[in-house]
Amino acid sequence: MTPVPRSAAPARETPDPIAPYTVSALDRVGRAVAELRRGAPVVVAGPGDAVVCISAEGLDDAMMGRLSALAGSAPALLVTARRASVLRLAAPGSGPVRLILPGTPTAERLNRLADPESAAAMPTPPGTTVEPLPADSGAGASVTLAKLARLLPAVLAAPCPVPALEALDWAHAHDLVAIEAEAVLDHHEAWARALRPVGEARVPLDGAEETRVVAFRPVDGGIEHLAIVIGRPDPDTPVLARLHSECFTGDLLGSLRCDCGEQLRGALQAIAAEGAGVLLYLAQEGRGIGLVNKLRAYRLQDEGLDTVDANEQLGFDDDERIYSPAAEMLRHLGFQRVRLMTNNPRKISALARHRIEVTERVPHTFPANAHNVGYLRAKARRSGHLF
Ligand SMILES: Nc1nc2c(ncn2[C@@H]2O[C@H](COP(=O)(O)OP(=O)(O)OP(=O)(O)O)[C@@H](O)[C@H]2O)c(=O)[nH]1
Ligand SMILES: [Zn+2]
Repeated sequence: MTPVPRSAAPARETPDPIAPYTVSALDRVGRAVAELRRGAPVVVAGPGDAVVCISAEGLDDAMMGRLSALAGSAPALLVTARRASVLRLAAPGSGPVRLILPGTPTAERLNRLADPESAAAMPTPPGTTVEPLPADSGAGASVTLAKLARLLPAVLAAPCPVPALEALDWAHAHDLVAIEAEAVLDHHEAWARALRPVGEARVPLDGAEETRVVAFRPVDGGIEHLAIVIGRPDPDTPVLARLHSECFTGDLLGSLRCDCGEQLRGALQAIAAEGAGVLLYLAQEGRGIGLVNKLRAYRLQDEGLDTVDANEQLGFDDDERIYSPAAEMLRHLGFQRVRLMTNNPRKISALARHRIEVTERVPHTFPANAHNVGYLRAKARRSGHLF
């Protein structure tokens, strides 16, 4: 089981037809994500520690009992420092932390600490402390794995009952999926490097008949990103481009809570009016926290939090998106320079970091409505959007 080297590109090599089937680190992260999502234990091994963990979502006493029996010790709740701060436990930054509670906490108590929808009903027990965890430790990376799984960033974890170096063998002997912390931390970037076009078709749009859609799939079979190319953009001049993050509620249902639907259709219209350009439809729903967590964030916003505080209450950063897949797709399509339709300065700096030059920012605003006016104001005030 060799971890993917940080500089490897692409992650999967041409298979040797007579070599036995090997599972790459990328594939193993995919397996670990699937296990965590179905409530199964996963082993995450760092250089000096290894934990066996389950998602804290829907935790009950039976799950907790099974984990204790498997690991041979009492598990602890691992969350992000953001979540710990919300619980009024001083923790710097936004990285992973272990909560140390007095006595023997019940599954219900832990679940309420992990899940903001119930935290208010049961305050943090006095005497609770936090221990920051290195992001690249087994324990720390297990919280990142929960984020990759688009679950709440909270796991119940116990140390593996063997030294870290033997953890992968221990997992194998117990029929558990195991993953190295390094592979979890590298996952986003390895994923972007390993994107490849897998399907393409002409899709005439109303108002933009010369349109094609190109689908890009990560090699682990993860969710596809789409490029919508209108006309024939000239790769030698900066192409009019929009990076659009998926928004099921806004794009498909026409939700008035955000501006996504108008931004999506508006961008396609603007590109069509100019004759050529590209819209990347990026599978990073809810600023990268996933649809289910976005719905949870909406509920918190209905109780008075703004869009940034709601994310943080759930334990996430205000924006969990990465743009290396977008840069990779642009390069694949032959575009190195873009005129970017956005109000979000982070998109511009992220593309520059990934060697795509943004020659111009094209403002992309639409009139507010009664339901999204607070959201748009929060984006300007808290996240630096330029309106
Ligand atoms: N977590 C969270 N995500 C939201 C909320 N409202 C909308 N979103 C998501 O925010 C993202 C908005 O994407 P974009 O419009 O591409 O990005 P942006 O940061 O607004 O930047 P520009 O539109 O380019 O200025 C989508 O993934 C939506 O699903 C919210 O209240 N909470
Ligand atoms: Zn939206």
